[in-house]
Amino acid sequence: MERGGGQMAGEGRRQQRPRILFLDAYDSFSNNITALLTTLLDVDVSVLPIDSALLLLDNGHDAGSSSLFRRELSRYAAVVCGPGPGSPDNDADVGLMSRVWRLAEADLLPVLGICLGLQSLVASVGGKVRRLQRGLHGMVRDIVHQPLLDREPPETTTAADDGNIFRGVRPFKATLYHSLCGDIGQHAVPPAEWADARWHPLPACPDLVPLAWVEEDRSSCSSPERILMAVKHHTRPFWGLQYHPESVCTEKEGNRVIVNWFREAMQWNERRGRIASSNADADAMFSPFARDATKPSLLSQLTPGSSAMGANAAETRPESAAAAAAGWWEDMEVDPLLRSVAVPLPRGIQVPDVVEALDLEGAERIVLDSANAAASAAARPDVRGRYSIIAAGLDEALHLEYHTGDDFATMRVKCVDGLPVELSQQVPLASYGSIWGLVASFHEARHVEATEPAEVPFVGGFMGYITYEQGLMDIGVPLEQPRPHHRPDVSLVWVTKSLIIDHLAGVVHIQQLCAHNSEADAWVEKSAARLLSPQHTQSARVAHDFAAPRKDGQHHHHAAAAYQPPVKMRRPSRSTTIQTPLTKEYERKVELCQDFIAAGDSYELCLTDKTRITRPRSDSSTTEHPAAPVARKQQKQRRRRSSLAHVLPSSWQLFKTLRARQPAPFASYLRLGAVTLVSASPERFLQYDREGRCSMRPMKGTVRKSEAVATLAQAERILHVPKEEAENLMIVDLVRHDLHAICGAGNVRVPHLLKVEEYQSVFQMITVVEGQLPPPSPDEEKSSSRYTGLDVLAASLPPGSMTGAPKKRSCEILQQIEQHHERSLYSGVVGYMCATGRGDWSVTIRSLFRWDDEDHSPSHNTASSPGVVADRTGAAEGAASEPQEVWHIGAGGAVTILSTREGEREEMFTKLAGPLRVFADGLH
Ligand SMILES: C=C(O[C@@H]1C=C(C(=O)O)C=C[C@H]1O)C(=O)O
Ligand SMILES: NC(=O)CC[C@H](N)C(=O)O
Repeated sequence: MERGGGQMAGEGRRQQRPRILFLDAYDSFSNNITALLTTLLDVDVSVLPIDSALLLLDNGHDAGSSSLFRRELSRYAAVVCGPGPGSPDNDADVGLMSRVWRLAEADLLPVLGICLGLQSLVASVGGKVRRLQRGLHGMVRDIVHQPLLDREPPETTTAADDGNIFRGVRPFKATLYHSLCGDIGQHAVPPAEWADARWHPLPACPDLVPLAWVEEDRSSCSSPERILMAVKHHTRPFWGLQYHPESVCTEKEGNRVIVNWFREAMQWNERRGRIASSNADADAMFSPFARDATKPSLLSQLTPGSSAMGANAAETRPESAAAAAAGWWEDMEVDPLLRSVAVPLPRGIQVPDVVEALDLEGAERIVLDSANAAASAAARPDVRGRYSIIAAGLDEALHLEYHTGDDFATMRVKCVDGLPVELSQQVPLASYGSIWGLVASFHEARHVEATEPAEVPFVGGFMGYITYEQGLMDIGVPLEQPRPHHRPDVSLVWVTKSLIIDHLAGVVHIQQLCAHNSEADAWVEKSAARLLSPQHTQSARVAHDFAAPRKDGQHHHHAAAAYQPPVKMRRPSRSTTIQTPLTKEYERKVELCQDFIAAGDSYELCLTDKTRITRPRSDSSTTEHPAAPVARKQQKQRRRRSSLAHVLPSSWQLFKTLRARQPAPFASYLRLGAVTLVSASPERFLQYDREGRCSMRPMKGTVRKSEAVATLAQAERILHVPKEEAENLMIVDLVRHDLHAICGAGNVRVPHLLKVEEYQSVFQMITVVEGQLPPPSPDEEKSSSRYTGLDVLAASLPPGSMTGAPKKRSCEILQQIEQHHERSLYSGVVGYMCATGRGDWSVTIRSLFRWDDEDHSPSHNTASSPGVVADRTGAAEGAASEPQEVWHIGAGGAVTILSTREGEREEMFTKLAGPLRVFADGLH
């Protein structure tokens, strides 16, 4: 595969592979199309956004033939106009596409329009683009094309058959993603004439020859809707396909249409004597406007103009970067040694027990918890996590924080050798390209060659979270300014002391990455001893019993899952205020989503809403950890003073309750900087291993467990229906696109499609999409410009399962509907990237979080707000002066054209119920 601007000349007049220009309308399937073209046609593909700077530069009157664009097009053998949100009736939605159809005769070249591309072609020749009776997104249909052609030898075909790219293609099914369709007057044809008339130009649009149709039965009409699926231009070398040839569910037979198209395109060029300049002249391959179909690696962007970057990035970084970045943190933890011991996991001990037994000091805590690993025999192995990871020594660890949009990141350390210091430095990002360039370069300089057994997923490295808003900025969706805070959107800690609990093997690995020049502080041995000491394991066990689910937990679980406002849940505590989304308002938002979908602006929107819980502050303080000895003393003192705080569970207790009630493979507890997160996420976002294998597990399609849906077989019957499968399929194709951006053509596959899995309170449909990072090219081998899992992470945020498709436009629409409320940690990711190159990130859902800076005194409460379940009268009586803390829970679901208001509302409340219930049931 060719990468990084294409192979270079120097080989004289060597013929290049043909090059296709892909006009990208910001769809979430674009990279799947460029990958399909690349693998199928043996071509190179360059990508030009429809709103390229070319548009601004070329504002001549006859825009279609203005010189820069003509010159750009002259480089390519052919053009593909891609799919995208919106409509050809809106200039900005199609941009450069509409100019292609208007090219002067002398500048013509072969073009294939796909979906929006086809619609743009139809509009350009006088056809109409109108709404379908109902949009078809992720729907798989038979593509009906002219039946006799495959039996006719080419020499007997008529002139009208010229350029029929369906010739010789057997019937096949293809995926549709559209709300709009081309109208060339097909509904004016009387049924009796339709069978023959459908293959000829219709009076309303004489320039187009229809090549394929879908006839969709509509309950509201007696006759089916005739949906144009493919066309060719009568005289010009233009073709269009309405279906998506690149979808994972489009049958392979459909590939022959693309092959046929390209053959026709090349024949057309030949007849015309047209030679694409990139084909003859290597210089012409370098367009100032178009880019490669894959993104350059983060590491390669650190060194513009230089390809040699040694293993130690700090040494070989170019002057400017080194100068800008020079700081005390540069040498920290470089070139580490790994020390590690393994001890058996004491029987009956759970992850929180281990955390408590260690008596970790400091205010911060990170626990990535495969909470369903040990417990449930009911959990099937495929949804059972194997490892839990506990970070230690966070006080002394290096923190990297970034508030999205800033041109600097902050490195800070709170403690050195047990003494509090406030070391902090702002690192300008200009020479790193972005925050991800800095993270990649930092990580690369601390790379650890993997010598440990494969059973250890993490030996040390970054752990932390990334917000949804960081993801938005990464895809070019601006946030409403000014933001009301300066919280970190990326918060990563370089963890050097950690424990890995291998639940399968029953082993705890206690490990430390030691700087070469520093003395080991015997932390590993001390921790091992502590863990094995009977005293600690005993007390841990007692602590655990305290938090264990009640015997009747199961029963209550169901009751809570069925909970929907305005039915009141068991009163949480008189001092706790819960403000859930309003039923009617949420349903109105569902309808708003569907309006956007019907207009062609989105195919699926993951709508979410927020629940706000206000209660007296429960964690001992904002800076001390509840488990730390000092903090405990403070807490006792405070309790003496306080009337209510002692009945409220701390965030750590909330976590223990949630993990017991809703054991999930990606549970986590984070107390990092000013944020606290308690999560029971069931969804993996992205995992990558040291060999560059990446795996994503988008989840879409949720059904609540109930008496009626209690078994996997029952859930499968409910989830294997067109609506749910379509919902999942859309995200699968989107995730393939995200992976293709880094892994490149031919390196992405879907080993498991639409699989139903069982969790504690819900069934979920998931798909596994895998990608392989491209191996370093020979000249990259020695340098540090290779791809890593971080490239995929940075290119794939925010998680597609939380946005809908196409991602960018959907996020813009959601911002509007969700009234620019920040989702914050919810819809972001939590996870780690090990110094050996491995990583695992989960989607932050089914979780609660709070920010210290939202603590306030009760007078600031919004007592009269709608949706308040437990009102504040109690609080006013008992705790008028208690400082309050604010928790947030996000919940939602994917809205499609087939969604019902009630269904979506119920799904949102189902997902909300679990995390919300800890405030009621977590009381001890
Ligand atoms: C939006 C949430 O979940 C997401 C939406 C899902 C769906 O629409 O079926 C399933 C899993 C998540 O990707 C949530 O939990 O709040
Ligand atoms: N996938 C697409 O290109 C969709 C085109 C257009 N926005 C529609 O919804 O019909």
